[in-house]
Amino acid sequence: SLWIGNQRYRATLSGWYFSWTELDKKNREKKTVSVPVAEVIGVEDGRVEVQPQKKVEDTDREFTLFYVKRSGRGSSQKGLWSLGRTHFRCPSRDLRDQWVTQLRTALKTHSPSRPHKLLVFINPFGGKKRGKQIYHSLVAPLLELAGISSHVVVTERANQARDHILKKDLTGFDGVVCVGGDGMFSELLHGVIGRTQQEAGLSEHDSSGVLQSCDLHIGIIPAGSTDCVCFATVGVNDPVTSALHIIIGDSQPLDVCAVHHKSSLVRYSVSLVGYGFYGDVLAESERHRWMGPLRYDYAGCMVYLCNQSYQGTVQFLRADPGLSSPRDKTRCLSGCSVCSESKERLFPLSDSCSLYSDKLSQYSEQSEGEWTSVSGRFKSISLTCMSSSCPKSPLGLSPSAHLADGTGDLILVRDTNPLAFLTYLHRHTTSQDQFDLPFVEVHRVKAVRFSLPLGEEDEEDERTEQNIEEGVMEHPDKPCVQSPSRSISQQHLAGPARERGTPNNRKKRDFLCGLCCSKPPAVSVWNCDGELLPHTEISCRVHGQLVRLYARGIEDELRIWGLCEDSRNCNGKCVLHSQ
Ligand SMILES: Nc1ncnc2c1ncn2[C@@H]1O[C@H](COP(=O)(O)OP(=O)(O)OP(=O)(O)O)[C@@H](O)[C@H]1O
Ligand SMILES: CCCCCCCCCCCCC/C=C/[C@@H](O)[C@H](CO)NC(C)=O
Ligand SMILES: [Ca+2]
Repeated sequence: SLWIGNQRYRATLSGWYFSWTELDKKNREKKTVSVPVAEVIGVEDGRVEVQPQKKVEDTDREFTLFYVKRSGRGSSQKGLWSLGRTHFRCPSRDLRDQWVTQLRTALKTHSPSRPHKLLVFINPFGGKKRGKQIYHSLVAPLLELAGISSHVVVTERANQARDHILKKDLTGFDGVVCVGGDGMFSELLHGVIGRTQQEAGLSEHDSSGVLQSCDLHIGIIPAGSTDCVCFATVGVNDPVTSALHIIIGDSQPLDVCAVHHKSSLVRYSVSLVGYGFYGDVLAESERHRWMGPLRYDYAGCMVYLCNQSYQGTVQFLRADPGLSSPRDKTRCLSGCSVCSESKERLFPLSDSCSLYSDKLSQYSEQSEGEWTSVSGRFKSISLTCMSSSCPKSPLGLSPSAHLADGTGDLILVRDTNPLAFLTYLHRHTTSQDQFDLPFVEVHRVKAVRFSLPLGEEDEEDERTEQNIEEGVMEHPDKPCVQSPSRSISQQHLAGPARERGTPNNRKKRDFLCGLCCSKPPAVSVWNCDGELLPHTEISCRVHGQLVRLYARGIEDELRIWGLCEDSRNCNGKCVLHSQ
């Protein structure tokens, strides 16, 4: 028996769960609360509070259990986790000590993948510039409670986190965590993938090469402008929820798209590689960084009004249509069977062989398949390895895309009238089928190539590079935040483009003036997870489950409101109807 206040409970710790059942005066069982041991955050002697600040009252018969608490059904914020706390009183000090010891032992046994030591990078300028405050007030106390040690680096420049991961000694760290937005996540992604390939002796520049999967986990504490990667892998943008996923050592594999230009790696993407509308929006928004997160809304309106479309040829390698489809109206949710089965397909012998040799055999044994080619004028071309859901678009650019199936969804939006395009954009924000429009097509793919029409190629690097440079034109009100677009893109400028690419030696032109007023531009620019790419002709290949996040995918089935309206059609396969 344990007591909570004056109420007696029967408590049991058996296997994977710690449960306590309320007993009435006649010993009849009433309500039971069960907490999976894997979701226990910590067990402390005495009556302990951590919020608003740590307070310990060391009473000798009490202990405090901290655990993951989910927001209840009907709550407006599905998927939100908070720290649950219950004070238990035992009949004696001896029994209290036994409970605490047993619970801590169970925790070690049932949660072997929890991190012990983390390397944390805080971008003090990301989003609303609250990164340091978010970390110190909301995250650090939870890590301390869970006994996780952390080394914190507050960044002083763009790419510091990436370079640190690439070059410094990381012995003892189980994972790296960023406090910031998608741009900070991208730094960690590039650092972790780059370092893993260096250590494996693999080149990142071979566009058909195999990459080594990364062991070092990545955690995201959302504190940026869009935080799309966090939203799409956790289901909410909330620092406490993300911190709790990190603490319990959740592990979500993630597909990564490698973008190459000729024979060099340009960037990696997990969310959006987008040309046309999304590229133009990013280029325009970069000029207005000083507006903060609002810059995307402003740029979206401006680019929409400009009504541009671009010519080109998209070639793609289809994924196996027997496995899944971007229009099957399912959602990739926590424990997704398509992703689990993909693991076996991507790493068939992973228990007995190294992951690297498994992937090698996969690539060498299977033929690539045939490339399909589509030419024409497009409003937008988007490749997304995941749904890319975010608060503005709760179901994302491709609602049925999977986080870890080794494929991406290619969405081609052909040139159309402004009203029809607005219908498409508006469907991003509702549950209406975005692909059920005559000018939109979607394909589940393994690889994509984009080329410009004959005669346009020569302009390519110069025009794109110009956009990038204009994208980082400084506004008088802008704080001294160095734009990532400048630093990263200039590093990747190849050959002659790099030589031309000094900021001061070329005329700066108003990007939107180019788009709307004078001769319409022949080429757009690629948006790669919120960074502008310095090349137009690119090739993309999806590397299945290349990295792992401290996350578990979206848990709450109610998030798919309205997506599946017909239980007979889905055969009970969608999460809504399988309940
Ligand atoms: N100390 C720093 N000074 C300037 N730039 C930095 C610093 N630390 C990180 N950065 C860069 O700032 C960029 C934007 O940061 P972050 O993603 O955290 O915020 P954000 O406002 O959400 O931006 P985005 O919209 O690009 O996601 C990142 O790409 C990162 O490279
Ligand atoms: C009539 C209403 C139109 C509203 C249109 C809303 C469209 C929202 C679509 C959001 C797509 C987000 C794709 C994700 C991109 C990220 O990878 C990237 C990095 O943060 N973000 C951006 C803005 O490029
Ligand atoms: Ca995928």
